[in-house]
Amino acid sequence: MTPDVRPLVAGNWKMNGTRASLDQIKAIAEGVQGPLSEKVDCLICPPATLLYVATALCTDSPLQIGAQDCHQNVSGAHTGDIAAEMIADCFGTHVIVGHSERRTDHAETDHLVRAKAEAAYAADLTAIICIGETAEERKSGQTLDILKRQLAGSVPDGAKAERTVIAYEPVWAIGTGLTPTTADVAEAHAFLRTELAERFGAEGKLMPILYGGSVKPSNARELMAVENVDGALIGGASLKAEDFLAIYRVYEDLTA
Ligand SMILES: O=C[C@H](O)COP(=O)(O)O
Repeated sequence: MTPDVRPLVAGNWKMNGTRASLDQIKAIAEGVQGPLSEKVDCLICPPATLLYVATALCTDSPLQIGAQDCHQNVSGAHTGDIAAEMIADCFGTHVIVGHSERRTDHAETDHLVRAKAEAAYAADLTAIICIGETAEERKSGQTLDILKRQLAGSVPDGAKAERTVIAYEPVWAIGTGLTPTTADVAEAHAFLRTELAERFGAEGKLMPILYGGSVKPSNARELMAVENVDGALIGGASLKAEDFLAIYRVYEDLTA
């Protein structure tokens, strides 16, 4: 954890979930109620088809709802895309940009990710900006260079801590059950914190840096206890309320 940074436990449902899955959102919305929600933020990013109905389920809950991507433009002829303003219009609060699956499947560049983050800010959304190295890049010792380049390219100038979350997701750890050692996580997060502080000053010291990649109830405590890890971006384990809430609750100890 980082002093003065409020942790965020976020779930990314990716291309999973139909109306039947709304029961899980309801259960999470109920499960996060209580004193812990005064110290730790909690977010689920379902597919866009569930965004509006999901926010309606959370009106009496601290659970926030976000989207998984947005277009960089405000509106226009972009079949199949959604604008940041549309997410805000559904009462969404966050949008993930630059996830490695978007970078790979849709050839998204740092430049485009930065434009999407700017679109998020313009709609008063918080941008969760994802970065991370591939297995080859780690093996060849390039991890920190890649993180430096992606961070510099993807985070807009003038980014504010209030509206910016960084998610460090080693690509090789996503959905594989593999995780970096806590020493490797500590190294990456400390590096990112230094880079953010150098570029953004006080704001950079306050931007939450999440870890993502095979976070589960069984490893969450160890990973979330690492210095400069301010929460998690969780894929598979966010689909089941029970698992997601078990990860959220590791903060009962960590914030005690
Ligand atoms: O956005 C979430 C990450 O890609 C992590 O996914 P995972 O928890 O299934 O490994």
